Amino acid sequence: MSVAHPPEVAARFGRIRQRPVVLEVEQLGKSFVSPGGETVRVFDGVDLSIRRREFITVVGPSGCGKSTFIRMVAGLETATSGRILLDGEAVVGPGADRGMVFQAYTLFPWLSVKRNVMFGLLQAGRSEASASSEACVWLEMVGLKGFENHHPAQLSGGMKQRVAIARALANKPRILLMDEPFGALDAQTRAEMQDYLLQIYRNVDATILFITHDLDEAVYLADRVVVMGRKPGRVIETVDVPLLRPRDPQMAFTDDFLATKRHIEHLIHPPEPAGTEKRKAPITRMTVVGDEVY
Ligand SMILES: Nc1ncnc2c1ncn2[C@@H]1O[C@H](COP(=O)(O)OP(=O)(O)OP(=O)(O)O)[C@@H](O)[C@H]1O
Repeated sequence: MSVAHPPEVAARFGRIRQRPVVLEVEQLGKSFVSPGGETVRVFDGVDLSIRRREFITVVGPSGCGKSTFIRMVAGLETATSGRILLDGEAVVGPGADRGMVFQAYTLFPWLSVKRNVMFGLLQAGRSEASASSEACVWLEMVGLKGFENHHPAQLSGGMKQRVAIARALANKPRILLMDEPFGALDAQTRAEMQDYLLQIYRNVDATILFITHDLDEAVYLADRVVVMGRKPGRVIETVDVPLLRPRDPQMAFTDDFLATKRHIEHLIHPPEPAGTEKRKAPITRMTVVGDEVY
């Protein structure tokens, strides 16, 4: 977006650009073969560099390949073309160097909250005592001190996602991958979770790649917003967010916030030329003629 940043924001971006690149995506492409044997191209030629401690959000219309993209970074899908480098090493499969938080709660329901967080640490060979104390540190970080012995079924949706974040971060991943993590939460809990995440991001050495449908969320959280398009699937633009940190919910009413959101909205849904007829869903009339509401 060709908007001059305020000097403090420009200085912040200057500092970010000094940091080493953690994740490099080069000319990434993905196609699937449909059950009918037809090749379906999801996206092509995606390039992206993420620097250490950057917070990147990805938005785009449904079906543009956001989840496929993050699953490829996680090593759960292979690339059809191009490559992904993490600290210069090609990603060839899943690894503990990438933490994942999905929309669907992925906690082990039979384990306590603390045991869920300890799981990866024990897998990595940590002793019971060290994994236990580490898990307590992470649970305190996400505001769940006192809930160590609860089970996931005893927690609200927001609390479950905080356990998932603690579990992912406890393994000290190089990058945290979040696919619509707050998508299933009500609006108020979602807003609280955004602030929790920003607080955690501030205090932890974390680099974050976060997918969302929600443009307010995308702008509020990110340093840069990657806007994807479909047909063909690609990155349309990477938009710098001209807001300082720490973020505050009141920033959502500022001109910079609203202009950034409007710009992204226009990239995803370009305004139609004047005179274009609006497409309407076909509706079958089920009321009595004359019984009008407007
Ligand atoms: N395993 C698969 N086999 C075939 N097609 C797939 C597969 N996974 C995804 N696709 C197709 O790839 C396209 C992109 O899907 P994806 O879920 O990545 O999009 P998205 O942008 O995350 O969508 P949404 O915002 O609705 O979650 C879709 O057309 C989908 O049908």
